[in-house]
Amino acid sequence: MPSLAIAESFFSEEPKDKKQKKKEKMATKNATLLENPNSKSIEKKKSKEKTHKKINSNPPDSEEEELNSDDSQQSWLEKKKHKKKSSEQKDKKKKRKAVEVADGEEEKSETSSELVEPLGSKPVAVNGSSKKKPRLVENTDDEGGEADADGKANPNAVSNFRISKALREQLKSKGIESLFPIQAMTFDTIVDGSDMVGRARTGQGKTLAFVLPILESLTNGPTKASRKTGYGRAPSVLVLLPTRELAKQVHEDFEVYGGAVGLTSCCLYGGAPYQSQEIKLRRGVDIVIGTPGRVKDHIERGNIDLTELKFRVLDEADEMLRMGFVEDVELILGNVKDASKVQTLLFSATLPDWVKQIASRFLKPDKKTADLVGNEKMKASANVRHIVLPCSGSARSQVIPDIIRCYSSGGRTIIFTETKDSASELAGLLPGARALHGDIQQSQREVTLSGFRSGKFMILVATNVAARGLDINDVQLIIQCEPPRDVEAYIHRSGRTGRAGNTGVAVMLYDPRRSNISKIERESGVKFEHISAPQPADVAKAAGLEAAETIARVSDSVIPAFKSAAEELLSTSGLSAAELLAKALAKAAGYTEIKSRSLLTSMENYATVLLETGQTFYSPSFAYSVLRRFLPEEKVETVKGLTLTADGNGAVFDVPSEDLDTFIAGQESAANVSIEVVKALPRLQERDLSRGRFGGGGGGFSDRRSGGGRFSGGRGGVSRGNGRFSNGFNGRRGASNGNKWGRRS
Ligand SMILES: Nc1ncnc2c1ncn2[C@@H]1O[C@H](COP(=O)(O)OP(=O)(O)OP(=O)(O)O)[C@@H](O)[C@H]1O
Repeated sequence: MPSLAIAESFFSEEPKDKKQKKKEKMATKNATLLENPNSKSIEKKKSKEKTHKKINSNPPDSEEEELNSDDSQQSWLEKKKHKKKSSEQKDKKKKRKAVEVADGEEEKSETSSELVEPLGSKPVAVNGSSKKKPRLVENTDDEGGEADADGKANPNAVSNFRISKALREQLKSKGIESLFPIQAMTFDTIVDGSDMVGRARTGQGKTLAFVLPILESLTNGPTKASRKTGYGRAPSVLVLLPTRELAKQVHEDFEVYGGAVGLTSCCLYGGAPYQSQEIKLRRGVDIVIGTPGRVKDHIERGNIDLTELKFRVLDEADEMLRMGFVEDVELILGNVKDASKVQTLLFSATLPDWVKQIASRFLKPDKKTADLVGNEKMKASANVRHIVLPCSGSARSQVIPDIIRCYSSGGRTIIFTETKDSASELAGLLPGARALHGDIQQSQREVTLSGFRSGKFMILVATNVAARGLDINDVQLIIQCEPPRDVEAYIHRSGRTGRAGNTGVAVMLYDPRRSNISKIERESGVKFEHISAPQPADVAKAAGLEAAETIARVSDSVIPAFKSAAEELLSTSGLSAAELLAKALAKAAGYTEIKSRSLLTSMENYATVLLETGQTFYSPSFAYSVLRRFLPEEKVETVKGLTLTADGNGAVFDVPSEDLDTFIAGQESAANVSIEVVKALPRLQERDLSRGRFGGGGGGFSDRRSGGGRFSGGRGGVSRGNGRFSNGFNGRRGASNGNKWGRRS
């Protein structure tokens, strides 16, 4: 598939003054742009990197048109002449059956979507000798192209784009001086009038990728002349998003940046009163942002006139369509009288095939596609450490606080549950946590989200309502209580951390007997790091260090009052001074005893054991029958989480610590039976849910394909390697500090 660069496009035909020529020279030199997802700080690094732009298109006989220098040199007016009335418009009455869901709710469809075949092949880097040159800013008030500390031109500097002074200043006030790759790649194309499909990984700035060119087009570009102004004006822009929270967030961006160039916006979402929304619409606004359900309601009430529309945007399009909004979206888009005069933009981090097909009904045949994910294996955020941890449902509430303690680096944590009930229940069990889901009243949802954003509380337990698009500062840790049903959900949930070039950690809990994580691993391109739950002793060590710091800060003035009691204790306890002090630290950290935690189900006061007989175990029932040979039934019933090992030579399971001796002693009365406590989990068979049986291959061992070392790998310092689980944690709070995964600076 062809894949062409666009950075070098759009060479202005206008005469150039000296300053402009200089800028062109600089930008041409570095006119290529390539996303570098591994960069610790894209913003800082990209000015130093030689990067490349690409734009992918489908084969020439597809609906998508290649973006090449010839067509890019056409002015937007010329292009308009060639626009045909989209044949898809004829089909607009063919409604797809949609699942009925409440506006903004996190319902799931039965559709099992596959990740889309990437829209283009590898990016084509355009070298400096290209004949094509970058289009440069036509600002009269700037000081020339931005340079980084080395004095090298930064092709993505905001001043290199047709961004007006007011908008540049607003960006600068937000700390944005250069565009992210997806923004740089799509800016000119959108300003020049093309329909656009944009895909980049989570947290890579897709929102501004449509906000900025839309605002520029409306205030200084092609749509300025025909845009309606004045009281009661019909909107020029309609942005549709799947959830209320996301709609509000994007609305805020339009308020901030649109406000800077004199454009007004309003946000329409369910659960909020109609009246205030109606008043704004009647007064006239330039930009309407909303969820499909409520926007449709306003259309049906005659409150929105879409005849003057210049842009329509489908953000997180796949989720919106998955949620069953197809009919609503079609009805809304079908209200545009002449679709050929409206630019349609579609953005998401994930674009399953079926969405592409639906999208082709909404976008023009000559739409452009900018795909920063493309054929790359890794579809999820590469700035995130992706971890999986075996844990039974009943152990979750015990394990999660320790995961937070070990991996949140003191930042915010979002925990995803599959159901609204479990979100509420878990939030009730975790101190300082709040729940967010669709059964919570809209006003409370807003209070909760703003409390989380402002740091009033640091743990949010949410359903998928928070999975998409939410951009919250300093979210360091994502915990998924079980594997989501589809890979897109994994990608978006884990993408709530590691945003805008920062790093983060995503921990997914799974039950080895029930979950299939291989499918998510395969389809997301993530290489999961396998760890076992932080052991209470590890967590206690971290707490002990904190307690020591606290004690060191206690004023010496307390010593006289406590010294005699301390001396008395030292002389009578039979413990050394260090041992006694350890006890005092434990108490200060809130510990009076330390319980063990099993490796398999993460339950307290359980131990994980391995049963072997020298024979192959073809099913869990064989393991149970072996146990019954030498144990009474009531002991066999205490077994938890029995799972076969990946090599089929044994079974692992948890037994209550108090029964451990019975199990170990029992084996002696049974021939050829071995039971031993394991210190690290062996590789386990995974259940292949799609086939309703164990194992993914002929022999039933889905782990066969994974190479050795798949289960190795804690980066935190205690990796046990050799194909077994580590606990990935080095015993310090914020264990990741100081390395790639440390708390962001
Ligand atoms: N050019 C830029 N320079 C610095 N920060 C930026 C830039 N563009 C966007 N950001 C910031 O990056 C963060 C992520 O942006 P945004 O929410 O648009 O990502 P996204 O790609 O839409 O992610 P998702 O797929 O999760 O919705 C935001 O905080 C935004 O303010």
